[in-house]
Amino acid sequence: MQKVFKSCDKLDQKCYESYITEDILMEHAAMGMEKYIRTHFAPGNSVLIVAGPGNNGADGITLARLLYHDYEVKLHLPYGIKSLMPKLQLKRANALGIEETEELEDADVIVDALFGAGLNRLLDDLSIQLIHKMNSFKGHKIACDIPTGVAEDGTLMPLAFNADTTLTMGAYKEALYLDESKDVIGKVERINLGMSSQLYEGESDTFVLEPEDMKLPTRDKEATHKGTFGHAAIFTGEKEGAGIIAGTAATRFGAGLTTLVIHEKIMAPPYLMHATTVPDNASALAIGMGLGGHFEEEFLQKYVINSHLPIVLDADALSSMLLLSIIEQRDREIVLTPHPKEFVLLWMILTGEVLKVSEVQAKRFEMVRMFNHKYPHVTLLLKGANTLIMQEENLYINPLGCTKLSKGGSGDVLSGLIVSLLAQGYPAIDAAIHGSLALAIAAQNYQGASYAMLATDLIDEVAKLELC
Ligand SMILES: NC(=O)C1=CN([C@@H]2O[C@H](COP(=O)(O)OP(=O)(O)OC[C@H]3O[C@@H](n4cnc5c(N)ncnc54)[C@H](O)[C@@H]3O)[C@@H](O)[C@H]2O)[C@H](O)CC1
Repeated sequence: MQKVFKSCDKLDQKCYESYITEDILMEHAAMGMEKYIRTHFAPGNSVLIVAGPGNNGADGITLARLLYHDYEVKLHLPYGIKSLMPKLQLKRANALGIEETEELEDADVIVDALFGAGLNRLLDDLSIQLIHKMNSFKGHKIACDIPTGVAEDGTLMPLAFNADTTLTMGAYKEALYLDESKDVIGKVERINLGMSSQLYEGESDTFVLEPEDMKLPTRDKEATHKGTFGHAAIFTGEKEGAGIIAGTAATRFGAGLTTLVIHEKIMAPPYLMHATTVPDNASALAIGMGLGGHFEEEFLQKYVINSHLPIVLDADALSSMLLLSIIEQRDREIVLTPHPKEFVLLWMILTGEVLKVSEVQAKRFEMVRMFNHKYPHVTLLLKGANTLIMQEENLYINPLGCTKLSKGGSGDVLSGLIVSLLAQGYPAIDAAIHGSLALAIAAQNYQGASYAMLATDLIDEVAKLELC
């Protein structure tokens, strides 16, 4: 996993105090982009660099100098240049013979160095025209630091540069991981600014997860039996399919036993047990998926609220005042897995504040942190294109989800994976992180069409993860 920061200003300042000047940082920023281009594009290819008036533009001008002669470099400066660093970089570039180009033509590589971290107001007409044009080009699109149109505070403007790759300077930034930015960021790579990234970064309590972080349930001992791997009890309600999907996922992910707790007769697959109450040896619970109003309050009070077993609350449980009372229990492993609409409901129950889904989406990090401030002991997993997971003071971003997961049943699989890990004795935060990673990576591995994946396909992919 990698550290993530709200802004790099303080990190840059710390460098200056160590005599690592803006000029040094900028040279490395440009060298990082140069290396990326030289690795992916042979000399002779054309590179269009659109450079703005500030330091983001200066990065672009520096890149022009580094590529000039070997590549067909076209440098466009639509706003002229305003501050010290771009002036200095332009002098250096001009001295080598680089001239500005007035026309904006397609190229093999298009570099957006218009505005980076300094974007502080809506794009004007000139920028809008430029970005429309750059987006229409066929060349490979690189955003320098952060695509123009994505502000450092995470605001996505109505139009943004549509990057294939974002080469972000020094450290990963939160703005790159808002759901709304996911379609314009492309692949993200970090560029080191003249020192180890660990020295540049310092401390952070926010992290972006990588595929290598995924830990699968371990079965490294031979002298075991089904009881060694826990017993997941999944409350199954009006839509029994949701419980069956979650139960199948829980079993596939290693739970020694899985029981569907249900008050009606159902046709469950043979590997799932069913019962009308929670089995005595259950080691974790999951409730909410397809639940409806299936159980009496008294029953829920006895078997869910008073049980104190580790628990996943999903879907309908997140709009139940009774079930949400669980989050006050500080001695319990609790995972909440809302999607944004469910978050709106749970937030209303917990605080009385009525939010729109669009508001939650626009400030996902802030909302998760606000929830965490009230309930630090609860693991909150806010689903989305980039899933956010937080417990105590640490926030983890899982950016590995993909559109194949946008289908009914995916959330039930996730609840099943998490309750399975809880049942096997993993702490809530680990169960949420590794369940979420397993879900996302399994979806990526699915080989069918992007629109075709069923919950059962996803579970089949989970079953193969260890072999990948
Ligand atoms: N600071 C460092 O040591 C390093 C910075 N790097 C790069 O620098 C940019 C951030 O540079 P900064 O000068 O602060 O901001 P910008 O270049 O993004 O833009 C500032 C410039 O733009 C004007 N402006 C802002 N919004 C708009 C708008 N909507 N329309 C028109 N004009 C706008 C603003 O007034 C200023 O004039 C960072 O992203 C890195 O790329 C180096 O990489 C490393 C060292």
